[in-house]
Amino acid sequence: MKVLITGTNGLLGQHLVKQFRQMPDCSVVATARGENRLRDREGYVYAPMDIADPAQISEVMRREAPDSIIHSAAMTQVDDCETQRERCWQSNVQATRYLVEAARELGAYFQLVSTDFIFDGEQGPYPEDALPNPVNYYGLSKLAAEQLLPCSGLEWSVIRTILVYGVAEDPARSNIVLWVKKSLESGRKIKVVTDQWRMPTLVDDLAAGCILAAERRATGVFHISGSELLTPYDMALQVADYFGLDKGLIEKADGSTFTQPARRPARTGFVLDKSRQQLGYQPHTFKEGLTVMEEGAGK
Ligand SMILES: NC(=O)C1=CN([C@@H]2O[C@H](COP(=O)(O)OP(=O)(O)OC[C@H]3O[C@@H](n4cnc5c(N)ncnc54)[C@H](OP(=O)(O)O)[C@@H]3O)[C@@H](O)[C@H]2O)C=CC1
Ligand SMILES: Cc1cn([C@H]2C[C@H](O)[C@@H](COP(=O)(O)OP(=O)(O)O[C@H]3O[C@@H](C)C(=O)[C@@H](O)[C@H]3O)O2)c(=O)[nH]c1=O
Repeated sequence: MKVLITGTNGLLGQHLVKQFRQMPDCSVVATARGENRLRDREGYVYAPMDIADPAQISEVMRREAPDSIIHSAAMTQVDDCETQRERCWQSNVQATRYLVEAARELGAYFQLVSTDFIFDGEQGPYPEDALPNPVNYYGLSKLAAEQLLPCSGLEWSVIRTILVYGVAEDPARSNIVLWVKKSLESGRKIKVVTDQWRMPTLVDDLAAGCILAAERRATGVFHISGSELLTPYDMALQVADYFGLDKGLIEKADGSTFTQPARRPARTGFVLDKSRQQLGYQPHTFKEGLTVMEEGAGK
Protein backbone atom coordinates (compact mmCIF):
# COMPACT_ATOMS: atom_id res chain seq x y z
CA MET A 1 0.00 0.00 0.00
CA LYS A 2 1.24 3.51 -0.82
CA VAL A 3 -0.58 5.89 1.52
CA LEU A 4 -0.59 9.69 1.38
CA ILE A 5 -1.59 11.52 4.57
CA THR A 6 -2.66 15.18 4.75
CA GLY A 7 -1.92 17.42 7.75
CA THR A 8 1.00 15.42 9.14
CA ASN A 9 2.21 18.33 11.28
CA GLY A 10 -1.00 17.94 13.31
CA LEU A 11 -1.76 15.75 16.31
CA LEU A 12 -3.41 12.90 14.39
CA GLY A 13 -1.20 13.28 11.31
CA GLN A 14 1.96 12.75 13.34
CA HIS A 15 0.64 9.51 14.82
CA LEU A 16 -0.59 8.25 11.45
CA VAL A 17 2.95 8.66 10.07
CA LYS A 18 4.42 6.98 13.17
CA GLN A 19 2.14 3.93 12.85
CA PHE A 20 1.88 3.57 9.06
CA ARG A 21 5.65 3.62 8.58
CA GLN A 22 6.01 0.61 10.90
CA MET A 23 3.72 -1.47 8.67
CA PRO A 24 5.40 -3.95 6.32
CA ASP A 25 4.64 -3.43 2.59
CA CYS A 26 3.53 0.14 3.23
CA SER A 27 5.18 3.27 1.86
CA VAL A 28 4.18 6.61 3.36
CA VAL A 29 3.93 10.08 1.83
CA ALA A 30 3.55 12.65 4.61
CA THR A 31 2.19 16.03 3.51
CA ALA A 32 1.55 19.26 5.36
CA ARG A 33 1.51 23.02 4.89
CA GLY A 34 5.06 24.34 4.59
CA GLU A 35 8.00 22.72 6.38
CA ASN A 36 7.94 19.23 7.90
CA ARG A 37 7.76 19.74 11.67
CA LEU A 38 8.30 16.07 12.56
CA ARG A 39 11.62 15.45 14.32
CA ASP A 40 12.06 11.91 13.03
CA ARG A 41 12.65 11.95 9.26
CA GLU A 42 13.06 8.17 8.76
CA GLY A 43 10.70 5.77 7.01
CA TYR A 44 8.60 8.14 4.92
CA VAL A 45 8.74 10.74 2.15
CA TYR A 46 7.71 14.33 2.95
CA ALA A 47 6.03 16.60 0.40
CA PRO A 48 4.80 20.13 1.18
CA MET A 49 1.11 20.28 0.20
CA ASP A 50 -1.22 23.13 1.12
CA ILE A 51 -4.62 21.51 0.56
CA ALA A 52 -6.14 24.92 -0.24
CA ASP A 53 -3.96 24.99 -3.39
CA PRO A 54 -5.22 22.67 -6.16
CA ALA A 55 -2.01 23.12 -8.15
CA GLN A 56 0.07 21.79 -5.24
CA ILE A 57 -2.35 18.87 -4.82
CA SER A 58 -2.17 17.96 -8.52
CA GLU A 59 1.62 18.16 -8.59
CA VAL A 60 2.10 15.98 -5.49
CA MET A 61 -0.58 13.46 -6.47
CA ARG A 62 0.77 13.04 -10.00
CA ARG A 63 4.31 12.54 -8.68
CA GLU A 64 3.47 10.23 -5.78
CA ALA A 65 0.36 8.43 -7.16
CA PRO A 66 -0.77 6.94 -3.81
CA ASP A 67 -3.34 4.15 -3.78
CA SER A 68 -4.80 5.41 -0.47
CA ILE A 69 -5.36 8.91 0.86
CA ILE A 70 -6.01 9.64 4.56
CA HIS A 71 -7.37 13.16 4.82
CA SER A 72 -6.69 14.44 8.33
CA ALA A 73 -5.88 18.11 7.64
CA ALA A 74 -8.51 20.66 8.66
CA MET A 75 -9.08 23.95 10.38
CA THR A 76 -9.77 22.57 13.85
CA GLN A 77 -9.98 25.66 16.05
CA VAL A 78 -13.75 25.57 16.54
CA ASP A 79 -14.06 29.16 17.75
CA ASP A 80 -11.97 30.50 14.85
CA CYS A 81 -14.20 28.52 12.45
CA GLU A 82 -17.21 30.34 13.92
CA THR A 83 -15.76 33.79 13.30
CA GLN A 84 -13.71 33.09 10.12
CA ARG A 85 -16.28 31.15 8.13
CA GLU A 86 -14.80 31.70 4.66
CA ARG A 87 -11.39 30.39 5.78
CA CYS A 88 -13.11 27.47 7.51
CA TRP A 89 -15.07 26.58 4.36
CA GLN A 90 -11.94 26.81 2.18
CA SER A 91 -9.93 24.60 4.55
CA ASN A 92 -12.55 22.03 5.44
CA VAL A 93 -14.85 21.75 2.40
CA GLN A 94 -13.27 23.22 -0.74
CA ALA A 95 -9.93 21.54 0.03
CA THR A 96 -11.70 18.21 0.50
CA ARG A 97 -13.34 18.70 -2.89
CA TYR A 98 -9.90 19.15 -4.50
CA LEU A 99 -8.60 16.01 -2.79
CA VAL A 100 -11.65 13.95 -3.80
CA GLU A 101 -11.05 15.00 -7.42
CA ALA A 102 -7.41 13.94 -7.16
CA ALA A 103 -8.40 10.61 -5.61
CA ARG A 104 -10.87 10.04 -8.44
CA GLU A 105 -8.16 10.58 -11.07
CA LEU A 106 -5.96 8.03 -9.28
CA GLY A 107 -8.70 5.55 -8.38
CA ALA A 108 -7.38 5.88 -4.80
CA TYR A 109 -9.15 4.81 -1.62
CA PHE A 110 -10.20 7.97 0.26
CA GLN A 111 -10.61 8.28 4.03
CA LEU A 112 -11.94 11.49 5.65
CA VAL A 113 -11.48 12.16 9.36
CA SER A 114 -14.58 13.79 10.81
CA THR A 115 -16.14 14.68 14.14
CA ASP A 116 -18.92 14.28 16.73
CA PHE A 117 -19.61 17.97 16.16
CA ILE A 118 -21.81 17.07 13.19
CA PHE A 119 -24.40 16.13 15.86
CA ASP A 120 -26.38 18.52 18.07
CA GLY A 121 -25.56 16.75 21.33
CA GLU A 122 -29.20 16.24 22.35
CA GLN A 123 -29.24 12.41 22.20
CA GLY A 124 -25.64 11.12 22.53
CA PRO A 125 -24.05 8.55 22.39
CA TYR A 126 -24.67 8.31 18.62
CA PRO A 127 -24.54 5.37 16.18
CA GLU A 128 -23.13 6.03 12.70
CA ASP A 129 -26.60 6.43 11.11
CA ALA A 130 -27.88 9.04 13.60
CA LEU A 131 -29.27 12.23 12.06
CA PRO A 132 -26.62 14.98 11.81
CA ASN A 133 -27.55 18.47 13.07
CA PRO A 134 -24.42 20.60 13.71
CA VAL A 135 -24.68 23.50 16.20
CA ASN A 136 -21.52 25.35 15.08
CA TYR A 137 -19.85 26.27 11.81
CA TYR A 138 -16.95 23.88 12.27
CA GLY A 139 -19.41 20.99 12.59
CA LEU A 140 -21.37 22.24 9.57
CA SER A 141 -18.16 22.38 7.49
CA LYS A 142 -17.14 18.83 8.46
CA LEU A 143 -20.63 17.54 7.61
CA ALA A 144 -20.42 19.28 4.22
CA ALA A 145 -17.09 17.53 3.64
CA GLU A 146 -18.63 14.15 4.50
CA GLN A 147 -21.46 14.81 2.03
CA LEU A 148 -18.99 15.08 -0.87
CA LEU A 149 -18.27 11.35 -0.61
CA PRO A 150 -21.42 9.26 -1.29
CA CYS A 151 -21.68 10.50 -4.93
CA SER A 152 -17.91 10.70 -5.50
CA GLY A 153 -17.59 7.30 -7.20
CA LEU A 154 -14.69 6.58 -4.80
CA GLU A 155 -14.06 3.74 -2.38
CA TRP A 156 -14.43 5.98 0.66
CA SER A 157 -14.68 5.90 4.45
CA VAL A 158 -15.40 8.49 7.11
CA ILE A 159 -13.77 8.06 10.53
CA ARG A 160 -15.58 10.22 13.09
CA THR A 161 -13.87 10.88 16.42
CA ILE A 162 -14.20 12.95 19.60
CA LEU A 163 -12.01 15.22 21.78
CA VAL A 164 -8.61 13.81 20.81
CA TYR A 165 -5.81 13.86 23.37
CA GLY A 166 -2.20 12.73 23.35
CA VAL A 167 1.41 13.74 22.93
CA ALA A 168 2.33 15.83 19.89
CA GLU A 169 5.61 17.33 18.72
CA ASP A 170 5.33 21.09 18.26
CA PRO A 171 1.51 20.92 18.38
CA ALA A 172 -0.56 23.33 16.30
CA ARG A 173 -3.10 23.29 19.13
CA SER A 174 -3.19 21.93 22.68
CA ASN A 175 -5.57 19.21 23.88
CA ILE A 176 -7.57 18.80 27.04
CA VAL A 177 -5.10 16.57 28.89
CA LEU A 178 -2.05 18.73 28.13
CA TRP A 179 -4.04 21.89 28.96
CA VAL A 180 -5.17 20.56 32.36
CA LYS A 181 -1.75 19.10 33.20
CA LYS A 182 0.19 22.26 32.25
CA SER A 183 -2.30 24.54 34.07
CA LEU A 184 -2.16 22.55 37.32
CA GLU A 185 1.63 22.12 37.13
CA SER A 186 1.96 25.91 36.95
CA GLY A 187 -0.48 26.39 39.83
CA ARG A 188 -3.12 28.05 37.63
CA LYS A 189 -6.82 27.73 38.60
CA ILE A 190 -9.04 26.36 35.83
CA LYS A 191 -12.82 26.37 35.40
CA VAL A 192 -14.01 23.09 33.87
CA VAL A 193 -17.53 22.29 32.70
CA THR A 194 -19.73 19.62 34.20
CA ASP A 195 -22.53 19.90 31.58
CA GLN A 196 -20.81 18.58 28.46
CA TRP A 197 -20.27 14.84 27.89
CA ARG A 198 -17.63 13.39 25.56
CA MET A 199 -15.84 10.12 24.88
CA PRO A 200 -12.26 11.48 24.86
CA THR A 201 -10.09 9.65 22.34
CA LEU A 202 -6.40 8.75 22.69
CA VAL A 203 -4.72 9.81 19.44
CA ASP A 204 -2.86 6.46 19.29
CA ASP A 205 -6.23 4.65 19.27
CA LEU A 206 -7.62 7.02 16.64
CA ALA A 207 -4.63 6.45 14.35
CA ALA A 208 -4.99 2.69 14.87
CA GLY A 209 -8.68 2.92 13.97
CA CYS A 210 -7.92 4.85 10.77
CA ILE A 211 -5.38 2.18 9.81
CA LEU A 212 -7.72 -0.72 10.61
CA ALA A 213 -10.18 0.75 8.09
CA ALA A 214 -7.58 1.73 5.48
CA GLU A 215 -5.77 -1.62 5.39
CA ARG A 216 -9.15 -3.29 4.72
CA ARG A 217 -10.23 -0.55 2.31
CA ALA A 218 -13.34 -0.59 4.49
CA THR A 219 -16.09 1.65 3.15
CA GLY A 220 -18.77 3.69 4.94
CA VAL A 221 -18.85 5.61 8.23
CA PHE A 222 -17.11 4.36 11.38
CA HIS A 223 -17.21 5.82 14.88
CA ILE A 224 -13.77 5.66 16.50
CA SER A 225 -13.51 7.20 20.00
CA GLY A 226 -12.79 6.39 23.62
CA SER A 227 -15.36 4.18 25.30
CA GLU A 228 -16.13 6.16 28.47
CA LEU A 229 -18.65 9.01 28.56
CA LEU A 230 -17.03 11.67 30.74
CA THR A 231 -17.47 15.38 31.45
CA PRO A 232 -14.39 17.61 31.07
CA TYR A 233 -14.58 18.03 34.86
CA ASP A 234 -14.31 14.21 35.31
CA MET A 235 -11.36 14.23 32.89
CA ALA A 236 -9.60 17.04 34.77
CA LEU A 237 -9.95 15.18 38.09
CA GLN A 238 -8.53 11.99 36.53
CA VAL A 239 -5.59 13.94 35.08
CA ALA A 240 -4.91 15.53 38.50
CA ASP A 241 -5.12 12.15 40.27
CA TYR A 242 -2.93 10.40 37.71
CA PHE A 243 -0.15 13.01 37.72
CA GLY A 244 -0.47 13.80 41.46
CA LEU A 245 -1.53 17.42 40.89
CA ASP A 246 -3.64 19.78 43.04
CA LYS A 247 -7.36 19.12 42.43
CA GLY A 248 -8.11 22.23 44.49
CA LEU A 249 -7.21 24.30 41.41
CA ILE A 250 -10.08 22.73 39.43
CA GLU A 251 -13.28 24.75 39.73
CA LYS A 252 -16.65 23.45 38.51
CA ALA A 253 -18.27 25.45 35.69
CA ASP A 254 -21.27 25.08 33.43
CA GLY A 255 -23.01 26.89 30.58
CA SER A 256 -24.02 29.69 32.94
CA THR A 257 -20.45 30.46 34.01
CA PHE A 258 -18.35 29.32 31.03
CA THR A 259 -19.06 30.21 27.40
CA GLN A 260 -17.04 30.04 24.20
CA PRO A 261 -17.66 31.95 20.91
CA ALA A 262 -19.00 28.78 19.23
CA ARG A 263 -21.73 26.63 20.77
CA ARG A 264 -20.69 23.09 21.78
CA PRO A 265 -23.06 20.10 21.54
CA ALA A 266 -23.90 19.09 25.14
CA ARG A 267 -23.82 15.31 25.07
CA THR A 268 -22.05 13.46 22.28
CA GLY A 269 -20.22 10.14 22.54
CA PHE A 270 -20.43 7.28 20.04
CA VAL A 271 -21.84 3.77 19.90
CA LEU A 272 -18.74 1.70 19.01
CA ASP A 273 -20.35 -1.66 18.11
CA LYS A 274 -19.81 -1.34 14.33
CA SER A 275 -16.10 -0.45 14.64
CA ARG A 276 -15.49 -3.16 17.20
CA GLN A 277 -17.26 -5.84 15.13
CA GLN A 278 -16.18 -4.84 11.60
CA LEU A 279 -12.69 -3.44 12.27
CA GLY A 280 -11.65 -5.09 15.52
CA TYR A 281 -11.26 -1.64 17.09
CA GLN A 282 -10.35 -1.72 20.81
CA PRO A 283 -9.81 1.62 22.60
CA HIS A 284 -7.88 2.21 25.82
CA THR A 285 -9.72 3.52 28.88
CA PHE A 286 -9.05 7.18 29.71
CA LYS A 287 -6.78 6.16 32.60
CA GLU A 288 -4.86 3.72 30.34
CA GLY A 289 -4.60 6.52 27.82
CA LEU A 290 -2.85 8.73 30.37
CA THR A 291 -0.33 5.92 30.92
CA VAL A 292 0.27 5.60 27.17
CA MET A 293 0.77 9.38 26.98
CA GLU A 294 3.27 9.36 29.83
CA GLU A 295 5.24 6.49 28.26
CA GLY A 296 5.12 8.16 24.84
CA ALA A 297 6.21 11.55 26.17
CA GLY A 298 9.57 10.11 27.03
CA LYS A 299 10.25 8.95 23.45
N1 LIG B 1 -8.63 17.27 17.81
C1 LIG B 1 -9.83 16.82 18.05
O1 LIG B 1 -10.30 16.83 19.19
C2 LIG B 1 -10.66 16.27 16.93
C3 LIG B 1 -10.23 16.31 15.61
N2 LIG B 1 -11.05 15.81 14.63
C4 LIG B 1 -10.58 15.82 13.22
O2 LIG B 1 -9.36 15.10 13.18
C5 LIG B 1 -8.52 15.64 12.17
C6 LIG B 1 -7.14 15.89 12.74
O3 LIG B 1 -7.28 16.78 13.80
P1 LIG B 1 -6.04 17.08 14.77
O4 LIG B 1 -4.83 16.37 14.29
O5 LIG B 1 -6.49 16.88 16.15
O6 LIG B 1 -5.89 18.65 14.54
P2 LIG B 1 -4.59 19.56 14.42
O7 LIG B 1 -5.10 20.94 14.43
O8 LIG B 1 -3.57 19.10 15.37
O9 LIG B 1 -4.07 19.19 12.96
C7 LIG B 1 -4.72 19.68 11.84
C8 LIG B 1 -3.64 19.91 10.81
O10 LIG B 1 -4.26 20.32 9.60
C9 LIG B 1 -3.35 21.20 9.01
N3 LIG B 1 -3.95 22.07 8.00
C10 LIG B 1 -4.91 23.00 8.15
N4 LIG B 1 -5.13 23.62 6.98
C11 LIG B 1 -4.27 23.08 6.07
C12 LIG B 1 -3.99 23.31 4.72
N5 LIG B 1 -4.65 24.25 4.02
N6 LIG B 1 -3.04 22.56 4.12
C13 LIG B 1 -2.38 21.60 4.80
N7 LIG B 1 -2.59 21.33 6.11
C14 LIG B 1 -3.52 22.07 6.73
C15 LIG B 1 -2.79 22.06 10.14
O11 LIG B 1 -1.59 22.62 9.70
P3 LIG B 1 -0.74 23.69 10.55
O12 LIG B 1 -0.06 22.87 11.60
O13 LIG B 1 0.18 24.28 9.53
O14 LIG B 1 -1.75 24.67 11.11
C16 LIG B 1 -2.66 21.03 11.25
O15 LIG B 1 -1.36 20.51 11.36
C17 LIG B 1 -9.24 16.89 11.64
O16 LIG B 1 -9.86 16.58 10.41
C18 LIG B 1 -10.28 17.20 12.71
O17 LIG B 1 -11.43 17.82 12.15
C19 LIG B 1 -12.28 15.27 14.88
C20 LIG B 1 -12.74 15.22 16.18
C21 LIG B 1 -11.95 15.69 17.29
C1 LIG C 1 -10.77 25.93 27.39
C2 LIG C 1 -11.76 25.22 28.27
C3 LIG C 1 -12.44 24.13 27.79
N1 LIG C 1 -13.33 23.49 28.58
C4 LIG C 1 -14.06 22.33 28.11
C5 LIG C 1 -15.02 22.66 26.96
C6 LIG C 1 -14.98 21.42 26.10
O1 LIG C 1 -16.00 20.50 26.51
C7 LIG C 1 -13.64 20.79 26.38
C8 LIG C 1 -12.67 21.02 25.23
O2 LIG C 1 -12.72 22.39 24.95
P1 LIG C 1 -11.86 22.98 23.75
O3 LIG C 1 -12.45 24.27 23.36
O4 LIG C 1 -10.44 22.87 24.08
O5 LIG C 1 -12.10 21.89 22.62
P2 LIG C 1 -13.26 21.81 21.55
O6 LIG C 1 -13.04 22.85 20.50
O7 LIG C 1 -14.58 21.76 22.21
O8 LIG C 1 -12.90 20.38 20.99
C9 LIG C 1 -13.43 19.99 19.77
O9 LIG C 1 -12.39 20.06 18.81
C10 LIG C 1 -12.88 19.77 17.51
C11 LIG C 1 -11.71 19.78 16.55
C12 LIG C 1 -13.66 18.49 17.46
O10 LIG C 1 -13.79 17.91 16.39
C13 LIG C 1 -14.49 18.09 18.64
O11 LIG C 1 -14.63 16.66 18.71
C14 LIG C 1 -13.90 18.56 19.94
O12 LIG C 1 -12.77 17.78 20.26
O13 LIG C 1 -13.12 21.41 27.55
C15 LIG C 1 -13.56 23.89 29.90
O14 LIG C 1 -14.37 23.30 30.61
N2 LIG C 1 -12.87 24.97 30.39
C16 LIG C 1 -11.98 25.65 29.62
O15 LIG C 1 -11.37 26.64 30.12
